[in-house]
Parts: sequence; C-alpha cells; structure tokens
Amino acid sequence: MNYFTSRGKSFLYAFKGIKHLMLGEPNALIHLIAAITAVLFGIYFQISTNEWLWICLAIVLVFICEIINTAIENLGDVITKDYNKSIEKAKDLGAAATFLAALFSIVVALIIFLPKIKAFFYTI
Ligand SMILES: Nc1ncnc2c1ncn2[C@@H]1O[C@H](COP(=O)(O)OP(=O)(O)OP(=O)(O)O)[C@@H](O)[C@H]1O
Repeated sequence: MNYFTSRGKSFLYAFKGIKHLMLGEPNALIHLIAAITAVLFGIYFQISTNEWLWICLAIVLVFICEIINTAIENLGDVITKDYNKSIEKAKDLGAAATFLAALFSIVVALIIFLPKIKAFFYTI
C-alpha cells in the first residue's frame, strides 16, 4: 500500500469513528446541539477571535473526551460484561474526563456569553 493510499484510509477510519459516535452515542447529539448553539450565539454577539478560540477549544475538548470515553466503554464491553473492578475504574475515569470537559465548556460559555446576554437585556 503506498503512502497516499494508507493516509487516505486513516482519514476514512477517522470519519467512520465520527459516524459511530454520532449514530451510537445519544450524548454526542447533546454535545452537537450545544456546540451549534454556542456557534450561533458567537455569530450573533460577534465575539472576538480570542473568544472564538476558547469556544473552539471547549467544543473540541468535549468531543475528544466523548470519543475516548466511548472507545474505553466499547473495549471494556468486549473484555467482559460481568462485573470487573478494573473495567469499572476505566469506565468511571472515561466518564470523569467527559464530565470535566463539559464543565469546562459551560464555564467558558458563561464567561463569554453571560455579560453579553446581560447587556442585551439591559438595552432592550
Ligand atoms: N463490566 C463492568 N464491571 C464493573 N462496572 C461496570 C462494568 N460496565 C459498566 N460498569 C459501571 O457502569 C458505569 C456505566 O457503564 P456503561 O458502559 O453502561 O456506560 P454508559 O452508561 O453507556 O455511559 P455513557 O452514558 O457515558 O455512554 C461505568 O462507569 C461503571 O461504573
């Protein structure tokens, strides 16, 4: 397999991963709706380049954590469906990563949008 074919296949596998996430994980839909809402707010309030960077970081971080969490869950389920202390710990750690990323994105959204939303209501 030449270099370009193998690189092309890597992209294909990555897109397959995104498809597994969007079709198989209900949480991913919630993240997507939250991301679209943040982008629409960003456009409406004409946020600065720096603010866009924080919003992008928050969105990407949540998706990366959800993807890794889903991968851990899938691997854990293949190893055993029976109770296993290590699988419990691994899955809980994956869930904790997603939770922290979601918390971070909420804090970022509040810091950026709350003052703008307040100003919006004071001017109408
Ligand atoms: N094989 C196992 N052994 C021990 N505990 C487990 C096992 N599988 C799941 N758990 C526990 O149940 C929790 C939920 O695991 P599960 O695989 O059902 O994730 P989920 O509910 O689909 O999570 P998410 O909502 O993030 O997709 C884990 O965090 C872990 O505490």
